[in-house]
Amino acid sequence: MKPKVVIIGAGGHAKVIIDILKSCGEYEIVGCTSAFGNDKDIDGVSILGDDKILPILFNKGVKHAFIAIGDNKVRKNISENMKILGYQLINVISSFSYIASSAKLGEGIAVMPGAVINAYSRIHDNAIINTGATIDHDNEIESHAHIAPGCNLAGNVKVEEGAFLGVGCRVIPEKIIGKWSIVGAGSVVIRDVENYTKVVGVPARKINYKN
Ligand SMILES: CC(=O)SCCNC(=O)CCNC(=O)[C@H](O)C(C)(C)COP(=O)(O)OP(=O)(O)OC[C@H]1O[C@@H](n2cnc3c(N)ncnc32)[C@H](O)[C@@H]1OP(=O)(O)O
Repeated sequence: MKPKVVIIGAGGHAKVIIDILKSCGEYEIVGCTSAFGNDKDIDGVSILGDDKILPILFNKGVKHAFIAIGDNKVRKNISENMKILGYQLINVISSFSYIASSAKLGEGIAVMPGAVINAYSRIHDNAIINTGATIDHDNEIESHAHIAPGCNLAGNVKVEEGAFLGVGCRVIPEKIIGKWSIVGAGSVVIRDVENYTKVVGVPARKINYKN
């Protein structure tokens, strides 16, 4: 019998996660939760209600979960609650990604189709390596970070907790992207990014930060 998994979230990110889980076939998906009362199934997967249902599901034998929510702070908060409830957060890894044998992964991580994680990189809990993103050798991607589709990180880059790298951005070697910072879509990072800052452009420069 396959282990049962519940998906937290029912938006676009959840659609991709469900697609990957269905194609790998390792888990039985019992349904999704949604805070927004959506009632439409996702590709045949039912919306079960909001997160109040999670303790009930756990008592019924659903011990695994995946948090399919793109917002880094929300994902972090939910992951803390899930641990209190006793859930084990699974990794969802597309069979069309490449992960080096020397790379290390935490838990609750999404690795989407076309993503590459090269030698000796470390991906911490709850991070998202989105579609076609490349994480080169010796990177460290800390917990709750999101590397959006098509980003390219050169060697020895460190992305600190909760940072968000927008679609198609690039980072030159050995730079540090500070915690809970935001790098705008298409930006090229050539200097370290400070914690809690927002940078955009080529080369990336600091703008306002309202979050
Ligand atoms: C599968 C998925 O969909 S995963 C999700 C992927 N999502 C993304 O990649 C979204 C990335 N988001 C962005 O790039 C956004 O533009 C943000 C977060 C940087 C916007 O931040 P905000 O603070 O709202 O910036 P705002 O829109 O007010 O723009 C401020 C200035 O920065 C500029 N700017 C905003 N984004 C960018 C960017 N990516 N590159 C260059 N300049 C930019 C604006 O033109 C504006 O300049 P101006 O003051 O000269 O007019």
